[in-house]
Amino acid sequence: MSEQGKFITFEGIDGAGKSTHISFVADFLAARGKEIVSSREPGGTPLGEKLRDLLLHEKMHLETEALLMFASRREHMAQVIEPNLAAGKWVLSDRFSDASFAYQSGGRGMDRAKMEALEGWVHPQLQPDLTLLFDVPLEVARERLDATRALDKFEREQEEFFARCRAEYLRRAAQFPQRFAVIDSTRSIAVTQQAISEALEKLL
Ligand SMILES: Nc1ncnc2c1ncn2[C@@H]1O[C@H](COP(=O)(O)OP(=O)(O)OP(=O)(O)O)[C@@H](O)[C@H]1O
Ligand SMILES: Cc1cn([C@H]2C[C@H](O)[C@@H](COP(=O)(O)O)O2)c(=O)[nH]c1=O
Repeated sequence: MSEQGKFITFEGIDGAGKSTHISFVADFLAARGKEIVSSREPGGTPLGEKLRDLLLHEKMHLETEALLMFASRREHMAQVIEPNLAAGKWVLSDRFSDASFAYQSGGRGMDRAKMEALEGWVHPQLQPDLTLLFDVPLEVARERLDATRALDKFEREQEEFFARCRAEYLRRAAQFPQRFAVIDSTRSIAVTQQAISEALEKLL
């Protein structure tokens, strides 16, 4: 039987730069002989991508939003995360449950105990082996976002919303220091990637 693969998640407020670094991580690990599967949340499966479209564009109650995020996650776990980890592959996910804590609890104010209940229901055993949290001040994230494309429902939120999301991410990082690496993403892409490499080396 092959050894279980590792699960790496990428987190940060919109525009922090996390998506930029996923292919770097995939190449870094592939060069060290790992088989890589890259995916994202919400999404990552045909059903999850339909839910993503709703989540990023429709207004809804904050608990509906949280439940749909976890519905997408449940499908993603069943179809992508668990089978690939079991087959020894390394799974890279652009966001996972820390994003629900940051956005639905931190940003929108959903009761954290309800979020913990959802997490405990949907993945009582599974946690990422490594969570790379790309951290930047709000104005840097906003500038990077504005430079890219049309903004979705979350990206159009106000500065105070993202301040709460960022604070919740940092709270989670402090709560689970063994799996979080907080990456100062204000620096150049090359310097940021050096910090990412150091976090990855610890997993190998
Ligand atoms: N360290 C960096 N220095 C300068 N620009 C960067 C850096 N990292 C990313 N960028 C640029 O910022 C923009 C946003 O990056 P990216 O799409 O990776 O952010 P993101 O956090 O994944 O956003 P989203 O969550 O909305 O997808 C891109 O144009 C990217 O090239
Ligand atoms: C998983 C997850 C995501 N979100 C939000 C965060 C982002 O604004 C979008 C996803 O877009 P990305 O640019 O591809 O990262 O969804 C959320 O609010 N809650 C979640 O659990």
